[in-house]
Amino acid sequence: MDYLDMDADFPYAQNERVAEALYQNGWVVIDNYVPAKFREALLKEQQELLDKGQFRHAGIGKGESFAIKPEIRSDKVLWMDKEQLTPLQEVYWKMMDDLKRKINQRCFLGLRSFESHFAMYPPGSFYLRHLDQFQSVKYRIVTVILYLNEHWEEAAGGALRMYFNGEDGIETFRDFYPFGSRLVVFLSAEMAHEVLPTHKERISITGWFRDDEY
Ligand SMILES: O=C(O)CCC(=O)C(=O)O
Ligand SMILES: [Fe+2]
Repeated sequence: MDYLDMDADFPYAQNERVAEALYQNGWVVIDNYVPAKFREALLKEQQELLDKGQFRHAGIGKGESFAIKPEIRSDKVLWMDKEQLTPLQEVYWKMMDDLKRKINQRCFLGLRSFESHFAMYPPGSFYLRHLDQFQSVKYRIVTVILYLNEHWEEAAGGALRMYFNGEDGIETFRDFYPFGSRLVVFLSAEMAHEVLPTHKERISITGWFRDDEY
């Protein structure tokens, strides 16, 4: 796997900065987080799994409150199995493990485990405004999203809209487009966000650092 030939520090070297920004602001966006070759390999793997029909309609909530509600969220997902990661997923998992350690060192959030799924938003799909931490079970502490599309034009929509509370009580928002290799990290209980309707297939990996073992 030649993406492993990249600078051995990459992207581990960035993780301390990511943790610092999360500590300061509760969120951070990093462009070019992973090398292009690694992003391409992940995209290819996801495309193959999609072609095999392994993605399912995503739901909302957990346990008894779990429901598939396409009027709220219309993406399709495939959960990674931490016991059966592919070699590529293994590399991603290791990166996230390092990030978890750096976040714990800086932010004292007591992160213990990681869960993650591939996501595909078909044209016309979206995810309405929400928080990632479930109301019933609160183990999701930090959200991490890595975008995989090769190209993204703003005209294709599909931005991640993040909402901020201004000091004057007035809410503002910022839109971030899903440019390939861009990483977004934020506090799952605090950052309200939504995925605006996309006009083309939008591909990503979403993960959550949890404060429990599963
Ligand atoms: O893909 C994104 O930009 C956000 C996805 C999201 O909000 C979620 O899966 O909870
Ligand atoms: Fe979310």
